[in-house]
Amino acid sequence: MIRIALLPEGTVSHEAIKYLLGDTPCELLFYKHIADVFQAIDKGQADYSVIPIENTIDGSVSLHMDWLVHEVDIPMQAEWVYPSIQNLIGHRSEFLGDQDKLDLSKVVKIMSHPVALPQCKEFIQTFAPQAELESAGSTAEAVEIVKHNPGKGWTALGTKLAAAKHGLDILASKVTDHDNNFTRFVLIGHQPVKFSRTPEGQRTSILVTPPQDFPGALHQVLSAFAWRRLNLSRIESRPTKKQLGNYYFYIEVLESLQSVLLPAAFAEIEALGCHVRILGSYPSYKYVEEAIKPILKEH
Ligand SMILES: O=C(O)C(=O)C[C@]1(C(=O)O)C=C[C@@H](O)C=C1
Repeated sequence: MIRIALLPEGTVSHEAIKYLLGDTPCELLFYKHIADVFQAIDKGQADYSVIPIENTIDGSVSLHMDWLVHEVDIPMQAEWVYPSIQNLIGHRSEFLGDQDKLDLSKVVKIMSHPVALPQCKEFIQTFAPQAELESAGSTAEAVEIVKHNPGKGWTALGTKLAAAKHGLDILASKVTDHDNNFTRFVLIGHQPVKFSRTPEGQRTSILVTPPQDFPGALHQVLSAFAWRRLNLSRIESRPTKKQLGNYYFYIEVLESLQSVLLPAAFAEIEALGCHVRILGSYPSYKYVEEAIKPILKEH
């Protein structure tokens, strides 16, 4: 049975992998910190790790992208998106006002993952502007901390799954500012893996590092894809961390490495003096709204 490392039970990552797996049997291994999720494969504890890499509202999860690039050398084997549905969670009895109505002005603190807090900015500003905001290692860790600190007016932004696991109340449901709040996940591991879901297509992720002082570098790199009519779904520049002002480009191409066109484009980019590192060529799984309903209903 495959072993998959991920953030704690009740996180969005947990819901997301359940969605991708469908009925594929596997052993889920939960880790408190994303660093441990990344390292589980190298330590021989897991075969795959679930990594959130991008959010509709907050953009790239830079910390995770940097880990993928600088700390580990494990290819991406699958990609999929899953909605991040956050809820305000706490001990309901602490927030009751007149006639036992919920009074969110009593909220002292709101804890969550640093990517989840900005997803609910408008909700917080409207209903609990007085609340202190605090980051946690995951949405589920925030819920657990709230559980262990009753009577302080603390709340967390997290999933219904986490609220149910820790026996806490949903004070307000679906509090993300936009309904189309999705997170893009990748599954990293050393072997390709197949799921019963139908892949939407194939993607290849690369890192291109241009040589120093290369005028028009990005333009020339992009033209290698453009004239071959290769579609790009993402491009981002990140510091190489070696010298101020030095960047590499993270590029996602909507094409498999097996195609004739892609290796030719990479050869052209390398001929320019750029270094090309392949991060993975993998199936991208379609988001099917109907398929998440049973997962959300479980709790
Ligand atoms: O904390 C969680 O629930 C996670 O799965 C992590 C994570 C992230 O790192 O982006 C995933 C999706 C949510 O939008 C917020 C946090």
